[in-house]
Amino acid sequence: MEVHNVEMVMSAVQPSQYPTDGLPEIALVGRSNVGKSSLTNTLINRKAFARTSSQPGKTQTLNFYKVENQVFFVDVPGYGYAKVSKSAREKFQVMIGEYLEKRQALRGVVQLVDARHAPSREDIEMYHWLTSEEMGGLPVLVVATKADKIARGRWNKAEREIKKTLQFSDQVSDFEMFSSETKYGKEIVWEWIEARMLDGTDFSVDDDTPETSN
Ligand SMILES: Nc1nc2c(ncn2[C@@H]2O[C@H](COP(=O)(O)OP(=O)(O)OP(=O)(O)O)[C@@H](O)[C@H]2O)c(=O)[nH]1
Ligand SMILES: [Mg+2]
Repeated sequence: MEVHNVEMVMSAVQPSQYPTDGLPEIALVGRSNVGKSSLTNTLINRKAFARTSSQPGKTQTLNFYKVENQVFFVDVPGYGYAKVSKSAREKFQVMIGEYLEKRQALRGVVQLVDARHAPSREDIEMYHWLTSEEMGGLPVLVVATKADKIARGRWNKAEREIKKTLQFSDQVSDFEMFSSETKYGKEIVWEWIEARMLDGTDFSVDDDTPETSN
């Protein structure tokens, strides 16, 4: 997609604050500092539209970015940030669960992992939750980012290792190497997102407040 127009529409911590435009939504999840905001900026051709930081845990709300008036990217707070208090972490979990399980407009999730390392326990838990029966077949794209930090000759090995650790299933998910630094993978990630946007399936597992449909 050629992107010309992006608005940071809103931050939400609860369903009453979600947008009501009826546009499809794609969520971005992953550990703090893995590169969610950077991936957003890469996809929308902006240097620093979504705040990036070397300081993990900066994003603490669901941030909805409206792209070309066609889709929302939803930047979800990074999990696994040790310095966030336990009660704050529990609040995040409720907020994230509420959104990922119940949001009717959600068409797919991009889960970011670090291409350099085996996925963490939290990455594995997140992947298994996203691809579990209870998510009702919600499409998941695993993106291994910061690929520029490993030599090209080691990409296949990295991919194999990540898939093995996640117990990755081709049936319920896709995989792509990515770099916000070199823009590698940008087109493929966009194609995946556009395919999800065209698919009108409602994957929510529970009723939420009625949404305006289009
Ligand atoms: N080399 C390289 N650095 C990256 C890449 N993606 C992100 N980074 C760097 O990693 C750091 C964290 O990136 P962010 O995009 O802020 O990460 P985030 O997942 O949004 O972090 P939180 O908002 O804290 O959850 C920044 O210093 C980025 O410049 C990449 O593909 N390659
Ligand atoms: Mg961020």
